[in-house]
Amino acid sequence: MMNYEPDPPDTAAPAPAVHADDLTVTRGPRTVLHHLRFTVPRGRITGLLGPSGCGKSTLMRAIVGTQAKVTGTLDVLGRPAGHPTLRSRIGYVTQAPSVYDDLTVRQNLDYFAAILDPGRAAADRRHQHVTQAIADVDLTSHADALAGNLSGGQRGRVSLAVALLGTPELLVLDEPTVGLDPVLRRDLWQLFHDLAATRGTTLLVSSHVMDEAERCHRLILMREGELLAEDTPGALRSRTGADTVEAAFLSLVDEAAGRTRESTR
Ligand SMILES: Nc1ncnc2c1ncn2[C@@H]1O[C@H](COP(=O)(O)OP(=O)(O)OP(=O)(O)O)[C@@H](O)[C@H]1O
Repeated sequence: MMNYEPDPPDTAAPAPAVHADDLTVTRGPRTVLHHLRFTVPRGRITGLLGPSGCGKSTLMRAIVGTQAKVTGTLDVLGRPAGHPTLRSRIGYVTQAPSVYDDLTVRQNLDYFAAILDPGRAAADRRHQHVTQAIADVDLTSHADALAGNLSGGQRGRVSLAVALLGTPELLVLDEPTVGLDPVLRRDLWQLFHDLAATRGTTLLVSSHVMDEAERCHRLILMREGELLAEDTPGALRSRTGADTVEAAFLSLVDEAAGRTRESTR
């Protein structure tokens, strides 16, 4: 498997893309994120990993500003999360593809491009951006197909293309590789790395598949609304003496359980 470590030297590190401190979120009667503290560095791919229900989507919603009942500090691209000026700087792809089934791939992209960059004077630029976004997600040969006739994975890629339209500085992707075959998964991860390397895009990518962890520059590991660890895959492996990030995760879970037992004795 590809290994993208180590992090480059931390000289003159710019302000992180995301900075959270004491971040807590309640949903209904429950606290689902507990006092999280972490940073997401710019221009890198940060994987947000943890079991189903641990709070990954809730954290992503908080970062993009669509989650209610968020307390603590949460700064995104130098502004408080949810600030109106962040809207055009963040691309967000939810787990459910948000595309119009009765429009073709290109028509879907044209529609969102017209919202982002309206007016006749921008028509040529829009056309160029739409063509580029369709190519980025490898759907050029399906550009004139109705979205409703595409596979689930292809529809997900249309959503991703929409998110790429505004050349966002931060791309927040909620489980983008679910249901994709290994070739498409590999190609999508290659696209993520290209975006980070050539456009300086910051990516925050959630997954509950631990083998995707090795493809990230950095990881945030979560469990039951708490942060287990935040580091590079290699550092997590060496810290726990584990061969894989999955084994490192399990070791950190045992460690945290041991601490809880100690404190309740
Ligand atoms: N609308 C809601 N009201 C109350 N609780 C909710 C709501 N949506 C989610 N939750 C709870 O919040 C917790 C975190 O859910 P979240 O969807 O963020 O987890 P996740 O890690 O993204 O899960 P998955 O990997 O399955 O998508 C879960 O315990 C869930 O039951």
